[in-house]
Amino acid sequence: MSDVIGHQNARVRIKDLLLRAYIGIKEEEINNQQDVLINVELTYDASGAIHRNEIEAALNYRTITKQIIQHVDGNRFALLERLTHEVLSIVMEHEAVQWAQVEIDKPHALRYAESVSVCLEAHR
Ligand SMILES: Nc1nc2c(c(=O)[nH]1)N=C([C@H](O)[C@H](O)COP(=O)(O)OP(=O)(O)OP(=O)(O)O)CN2
Repeated sequence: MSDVIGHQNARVRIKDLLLRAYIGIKEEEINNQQDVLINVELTYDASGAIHRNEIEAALNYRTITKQIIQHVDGNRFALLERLTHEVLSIVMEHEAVQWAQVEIDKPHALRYAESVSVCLEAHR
């Protein structure tokens, strides 16, 4: 197979990671978990992963997902901005990540809206 000429930056998307979280400022939210829907998008140089075809050469998206799950499970958050920032920080702790965007939805948090979300991004 011939090599395709071009950059080998990969765009990884973790889509609709549905977790239960203590998130919010109302008493009902402080006392009860609710759904949060997490979307992560990141880029990294995947040339090593492409050439070696081994997980050791890749940015392991399973590892990142498990870290996010553990963090959300083990903590309480008031604002959606703070939760989004902390998830983005977990992603950016991986040195290989060049750029990342995290969007977190609180479905049905607002009485008259389907959902509300906060989106943050970071780059090196
Ligand atoms: N910038 C932010 N604003 C708000 C956040 C937040 O995290 N960041 N969080 C909340 C509440 O926790 C919740 O998400 C919304 O509650 P509330 O304002 O009560 O929304 P309702 O539609 O249920 O309001 P009603 O007056 O009861 O209809 C708020 N803001």
